[in-house]
Amino acid sequence: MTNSAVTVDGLRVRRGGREVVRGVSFEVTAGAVTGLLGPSGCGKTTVMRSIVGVQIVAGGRVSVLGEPAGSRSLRREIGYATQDPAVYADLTVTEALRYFASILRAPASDVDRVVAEVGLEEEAHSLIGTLSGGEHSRANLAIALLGRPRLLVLDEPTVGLDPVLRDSLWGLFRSLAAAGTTLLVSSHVMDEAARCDRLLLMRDGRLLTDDTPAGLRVRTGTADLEQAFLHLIRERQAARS
Ligand SMILES: Nc1ncnc2c1ncn2[C@@H]1O[C@H](COP(=O)(O)OP(=O)(O)OP(=O)(O)O)[C@@H](O)[C@H]1O
Repeated sequence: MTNSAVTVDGLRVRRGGREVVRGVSFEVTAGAVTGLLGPSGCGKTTVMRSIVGVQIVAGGRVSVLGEPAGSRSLRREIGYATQDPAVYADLTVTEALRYFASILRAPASDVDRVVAEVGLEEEAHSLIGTLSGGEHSRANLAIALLGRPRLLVLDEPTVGLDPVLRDSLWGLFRSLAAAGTTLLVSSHVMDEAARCDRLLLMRDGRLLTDDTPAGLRVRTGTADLEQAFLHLIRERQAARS
C-alpha cells in the first residue's frame, strides 16, 4: 500500500511536432508538498496538464487518486491554477469566485475562506481587470482552492509576488498539506525548492532527480539547491559523454 496521490509512469508527450516529455516516471506523495522544478521550457506545465487530464499524451500512464488522469470523478478532486490566469476581467474577485463556486458546487462560504487564504480581502470587490499581476495570480489561486480539492496542481503560483506574499503563500501551502491536501507546485526559483517535502527536478523533458531537499544536498555534497541542480546536470552530461 503506497501513499501516492499521483503516479506517473513512462509519460511521453509530443507538442509542436517534437517530444517535450520523454519518458518521465514519478510518484507524488499524498499530503505532502512536491516541487516540480526546472528551467523554462523543460516540460513542467506539460507534466501538470497530463496529471490534470487536459493533455493528449503519446505514451505512458498517469493515475490520480487511484483513477486514470482525466476521469470524470476527478473533476472536483483537483484544483488547478494555470500560469496564465483564466479569470474574467469584467467580474469582481467575489463575483468570479461565486461563479466558479456554483459550477464546482462548492459551498457559498468557501468564497470568503479562499479570499482570506490568498490575502485578497481588500481587493474582494475590485474588478479582476484592474488587479496587479500578483493579485491576478492570487485570484487564480483562490479559484483552485474552492471546494477544498484533495490535490492542488499549482503552476508557478508565486510568480510576480513580493517576498512577503511568497512567504505567506508558502505558509498556506504548508498548512493545506498539514490538513491532508496533496500539492504539486512548479517553480523555476530554486529558493522555493527548500520549502518542499520532495523535489522533482526536470530538464529537457526528462526527470533528473526525485529526492528530498536534504537527500539532494547530501547526494550532491552542496548545501545550495541551485548548485545541487547544476551538479546533477553536469553528472548527467558526463554520463552521456
Ligand atoms: N501549445 C504548444 N504548442 C507547441 N509546443 C508547445 C506548446 N506548449 C508548450 N510547448 C513546448 O513544449 C515544451 C515544454 O513546455 P512547458 O510549457 O511544459 O515547459 P515549462 O517547463 O512549463 O516552461 P515554463 O517554466 O517557461 O512555463 C517547450 O519546448 C514548449 O516550447
